Amino acid sequence: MSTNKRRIAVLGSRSVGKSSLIIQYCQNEFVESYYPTIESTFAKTVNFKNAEYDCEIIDTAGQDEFSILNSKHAIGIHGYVLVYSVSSRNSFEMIQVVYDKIINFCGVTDIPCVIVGSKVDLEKSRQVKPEEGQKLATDNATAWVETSAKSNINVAKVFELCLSEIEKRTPNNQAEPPASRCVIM
Ligand SMILES: Nc1nc2c(ncn2[C@@H]2O[C@H](COP(=O)(O)OP(=O)(O)OP(=O)(O)O)[C@@H](O)[C@H]2O)c(=O)[nH]1
Repeated sequence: MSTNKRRIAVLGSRSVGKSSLIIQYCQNEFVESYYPTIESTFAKTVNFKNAEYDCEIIDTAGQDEFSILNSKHAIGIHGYVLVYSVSSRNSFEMIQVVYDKIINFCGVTDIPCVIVGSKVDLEKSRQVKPEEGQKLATDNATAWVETSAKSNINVAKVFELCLSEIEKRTPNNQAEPPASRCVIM
């Protein structure tokens, strides 16, 4: 069985639960306290659809509308996980902003991407309906799922969907992500 390397970047507003999602996935634990991320990378080997994937998952600092996309989060990345919290309308609105920044930076019209509505255990403070998340994903031709890192709901699903979105667009196990079509002159 051959091993394929897949680099996945996780982006979204501050405090939506990006680190918690990755830590629950890679280390099977949930930490209640909040430590803002600067940047860290996690590794996990995943068996998915009869293939083995060496995943490198990049946890990024929270973005806002004024953040400039770090080129490290666009070059050499195979797939994206864009996270909002279902209890924050603001974080949901940031998804399209971040998605457009990636598309523009990479000079493409389509990227392998999963949009994730996190913290579904906070149902009482929900501000974003599932239908809205689903529609945003359909409009941008991405996958979508709601999760809870705290209650361990759909956490592995996020990364399986991401691998699946990558595979859909990767002809015959081509190992390298498509090069950016942006030329600096
Ligand atoms: N109730 C609930 N709280 C969560 C969940 N996931 C994360 N949190 C909490 O939300 C806060 C922020 O979580 P982080 O994982 O640090 O968020 P982040 O998106 O990595 O934050 P930045 O690094 O600032 O971008 C922490 O207090 C977590 O315990 C969840 O699924 N449910």
